[in-house]
Amino acid sequence: MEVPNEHTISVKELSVGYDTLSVAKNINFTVKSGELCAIVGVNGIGKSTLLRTLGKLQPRLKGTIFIKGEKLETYSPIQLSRALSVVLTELPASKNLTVQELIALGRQPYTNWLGNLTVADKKLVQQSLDSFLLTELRDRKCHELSDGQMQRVLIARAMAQDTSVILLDEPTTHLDLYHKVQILKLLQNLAHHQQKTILFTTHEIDLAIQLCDKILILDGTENPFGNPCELIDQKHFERLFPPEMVVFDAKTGAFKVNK
Ligand SMILES: Nc1ncnc2c1ncn2[C@@H]1O[C@H](COP(=O)(O)OP(=O)(O)OP(=O)(O)O)[C@@H](O)[C@H]1O
Repeated sequence: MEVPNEHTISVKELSVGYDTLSVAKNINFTVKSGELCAIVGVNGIGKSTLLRTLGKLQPRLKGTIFIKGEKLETYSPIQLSRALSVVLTELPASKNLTVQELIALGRQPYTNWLGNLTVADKKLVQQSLDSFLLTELRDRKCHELSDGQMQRVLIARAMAQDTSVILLDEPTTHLDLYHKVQILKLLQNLAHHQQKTILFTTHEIDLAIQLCDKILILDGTENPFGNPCELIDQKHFERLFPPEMVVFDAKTGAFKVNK
């Protein structure tokens, strides 16, 4: 079997689900360093289940997951927390912390047991605050933030964790169009300029087509994967929803209501 390159997430013949319930199978893809990848598909198809499986938050049913060229199961918890960060939709229990304190928690895999931050740790926390436009909010309590601000804090914490791979479950839920685009552009910037490998689940297919390098379409059978143009050319988006309701316009790369 080909050993995938460093700094990638690579999946072969993966099946995900719960005990005896197989939710999605036949999943194959590789995302390289510096790429932003969306996981799309209809409600209940298994996007979050896949994301949690990639982050080792639940066991896989079958197949192999490579992170930076090593099998996921060979990572110890501390090694994994230095290689991969996960941003989930649930709000953290630590919402009473300030923005800066929550982001500093991203440095936990590297600090001593007292959690003391070095000069280098503090510099990374500052860079994360700056990159996600949070410097002015640094002393605000997290429970005082809007959904969009909180989402930026959670992603900034993942940036401070400084892992090669970042996984996010629906990072744009509850945001208006402007803030959806803002988050996705910040993620794109992080992937392209800091060579991160970023995968996120989303229902924002039109935006993913415009902003992502790769898309995995979970469709329950083939699960096509590729760059957006290839997937449009191969007519995979047309097959995503029943055409009597929603049609895909390949010229504009957007969905329209079938009136
Ligand atoms: N803890 C669980 N135990 C058993 N089944 C579960 C569990 N969590 C989710 N499922 C089931 O797994 C399937 C996939 O759910 P999942 O949340 O991964 O889908 P999704 O594509 O992320 O959906 P959505 O777009 O609605 O968020 C669903 O049928 C769901 O009911």
